[in-house]
Amino acid sequence: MSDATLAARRPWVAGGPRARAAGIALAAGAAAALPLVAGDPFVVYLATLVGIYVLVAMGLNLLFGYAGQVSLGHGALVAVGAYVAAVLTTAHEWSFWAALPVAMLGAGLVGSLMALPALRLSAWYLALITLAFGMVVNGLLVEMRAITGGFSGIFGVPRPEAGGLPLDDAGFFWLVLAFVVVTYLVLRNLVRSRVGRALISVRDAEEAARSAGANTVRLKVFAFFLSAVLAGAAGALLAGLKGMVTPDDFTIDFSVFFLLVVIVGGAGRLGGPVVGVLAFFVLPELLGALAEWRLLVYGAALLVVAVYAPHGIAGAWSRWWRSRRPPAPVAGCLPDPPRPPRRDALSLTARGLVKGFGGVRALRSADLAVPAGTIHAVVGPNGSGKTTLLNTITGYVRADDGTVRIGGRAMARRSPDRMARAGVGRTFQTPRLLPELSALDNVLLGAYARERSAAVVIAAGLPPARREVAALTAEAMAYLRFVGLGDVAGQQAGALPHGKQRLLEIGRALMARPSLLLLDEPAAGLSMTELDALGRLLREIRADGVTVVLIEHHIELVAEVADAVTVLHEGATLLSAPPATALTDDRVLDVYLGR
Ligand SMILES: Nc1ncnc2c1ncn2[C@@H]1O[C@H](COP(=O)(O)OP(=O)(O)OP(=O)(O)O)[C@@H](O)[C@H]1O
Repeated sequence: MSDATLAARRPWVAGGPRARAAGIALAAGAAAALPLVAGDPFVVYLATLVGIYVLVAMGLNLLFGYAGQVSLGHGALVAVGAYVAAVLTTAHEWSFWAALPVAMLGAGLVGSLMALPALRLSAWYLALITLAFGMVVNGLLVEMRAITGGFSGIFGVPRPEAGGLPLDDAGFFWLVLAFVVVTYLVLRNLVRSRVGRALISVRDAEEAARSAGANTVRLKVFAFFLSAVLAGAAGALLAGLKGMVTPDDFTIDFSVFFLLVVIVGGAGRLGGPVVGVLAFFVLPELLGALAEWRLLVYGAALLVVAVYAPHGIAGAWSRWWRSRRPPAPVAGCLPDPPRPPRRDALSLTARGLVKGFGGVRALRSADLAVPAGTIHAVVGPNGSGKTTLLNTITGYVRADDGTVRIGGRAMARRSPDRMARAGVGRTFQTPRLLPELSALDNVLLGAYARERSAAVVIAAGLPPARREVAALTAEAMAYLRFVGLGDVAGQQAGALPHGKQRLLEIGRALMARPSLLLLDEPAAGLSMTELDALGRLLREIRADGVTVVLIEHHIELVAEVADAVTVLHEGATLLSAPPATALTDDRVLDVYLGR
């Protein structure tokens, strides 16, 4: 389970967050004492280097571990930070402190450019593009001799000063440590917030993030930017520590090293980067002879991790730790949540929708008219275009022709996240959940577009953000109970039985407080008891002021709950009528029975 899980952070889990905070303070305190107890200055130098590498790895972990975006060019982003700082402090005689934010911003901007291919490419192509990017940057460092000093690099980079004097080894170490601790705390706040849930959703189920109103393009750019800012900070610190920069410091190996650190340490685990750097850098360094065998050690470690600990060392540790503790007692420890407020249902009208996929005409001329506050079923044989109709209405598929009006307003070419923000919720034919997160976290994702706290307020862990999360958590519990899942709030969504996963998706959709809810085959795979519960649930949702569109093969359920039925056949609307009429119509029986 990811760090963003419930048990790890809820205040009502005994010994949870307090014990962790104490652990972090203890670890930081012990690390801070290192320069005082270490006799050898090389150990302090090594520890400073570890801190700098951890910074880079923490940024890459946010990008790769949480948001699922591969980067094999992170070494180049470190290089950008290092060279910006080196040029500004030497050629332009800026102080380190003035150069540092410019280095961070410079790397951040370059990182944002790296995000552009990520908006279109799959993981493996992205890996190749970022690898090529790293090679190009390395080439530029050599070629742009007038600025970068070519092969010889730049020498005489000054250390940061405090009180007019350059920091000594211990002071530099403490500076890096402060960076690491602050970054850790900020990232911790971020990944456990709506931002973290949305990033994980980009990684595990991008459609889910969009159905909750998240702009996934912005999220990816944000992840690249923040990750690159950290790489830039690390680069500037590295230049200050070594007093020089050369292109040899930033070869492809350097980028690969960080990706391996994140994978072996535990991608998507907050502690992963620390564990990874310690395992990959310090251990071989300490075991002197092993340092020469580093590549072999890397390869072997990767193999072992891939086979025995797919979630990295930190993942294996947290799995073992959780197996020794009882599940988080969430439901019983929360106050009774308020009843979610009633909404103003929206009507839906679709006219003449046409959609082709190459030679296949999924929709030829589909019409749908759903009055506000009703349950409207869409039925039809397999391949008749029901899901395409739903995808077209919700913006996941762009119609070739036709119009959609919701609540009387035209919804031309709106993206899924904008549709979600306009009050249109949906579920998917195959549930799109965040399998590693708890059921409660999955429902909380639904509130993404409703949360008001700015990312900065969340990152700083300020009280307004915490108050908002507490209120939304209570509301999410209300929805979990509403869909009958109050007792599994703390369980991993991926471990729930199929029927419960479907109900959980409905809970997440409701959490966004939609006025129109489109459900794609919610009854598929449900037991008889679950089907009864679903029928009751749908009626209650309607009573709460939500218009429901139900794509369903389960005719008994349709007959029981629907106010009206639209029958699709070969991408066109065959008829719309009350269930008793529609389901006994000869034309409908003909298309179902293939007569
Ligand atoms: N992305 C796509 N690319 C190519 N063809 C597609 C795509 N999506 C749907 N189709 C095709 O369009 C037609 C309608 O598919 P759709 O999934 O909308 O039907 P459906 O009524 O929901 O079917 P089912 O009840 O089996 O889910 C099918 O022939 C399908 O193969």
